[in-house]
Amino acid sequence: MDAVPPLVVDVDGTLTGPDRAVDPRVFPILRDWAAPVVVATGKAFPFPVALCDFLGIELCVVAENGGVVFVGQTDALTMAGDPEAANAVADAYREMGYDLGWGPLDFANRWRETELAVSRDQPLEPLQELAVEHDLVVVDTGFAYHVKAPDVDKGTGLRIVADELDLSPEAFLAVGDSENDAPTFELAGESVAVVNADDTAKAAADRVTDVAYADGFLEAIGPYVD
Ligand SMILES: O=C(O)COP(=O)(O)O
Ligand SMILES: [Mg+2]
Repeated sequence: MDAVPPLVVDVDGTLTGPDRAVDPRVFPILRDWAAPVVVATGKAFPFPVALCDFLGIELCVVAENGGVVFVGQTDALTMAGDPEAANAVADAYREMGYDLGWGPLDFANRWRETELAVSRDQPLEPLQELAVEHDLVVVDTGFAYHVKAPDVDKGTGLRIVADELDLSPEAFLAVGDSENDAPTFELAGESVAVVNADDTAKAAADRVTDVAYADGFLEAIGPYVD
């Protein structure tokens, strides 16, 4: 078995099936991983925190595409991005008669602190125009449109985590499925896109798995488990 590297892993589309349900086969893998595990997601902070918490692993998360980073090993919490601009985009989008698309309770944005998530069934073009007006960008994860600061991403998050853990970003194995994972793929020493990944992620990765979703994750980490 190869030496186990620190792992930076995406959630939706990588640890899940297409239905966004986490595949239970990944639980023992993450729990027993013999090096630090960073859960890096576009979701708001409480989601990866809960995942780590219920798994019983150290809370080490990059949330909101790098907007919120927490390293439990050193208790470091870092916020980045432009929440005022993201809120202004949300207000303007609604004023134009559109909706964020998550219903009245909006659990996608309820705990979001640094960026905005819009359902992919809502119109993209006006959202993109508003993002440009507010010096933000739109990233499509395949699960949501994220309106975010251009200089904050999972890669800036990984740099913060690596720094806190006294590791080099190149020491990491990165696994993911979409354009929001490309920045970690560029930094990590080994990067793997699951086969359901979008073209940006596939192009940025060192290799692409044969199989999809959580099966792809299990294939990616195969060399490091018994
Ligand atoms: O929340 C999303 O849109 C995608 O989340 P992910 O980065 O875990 O795939
Ligand atoms: Mg994903």
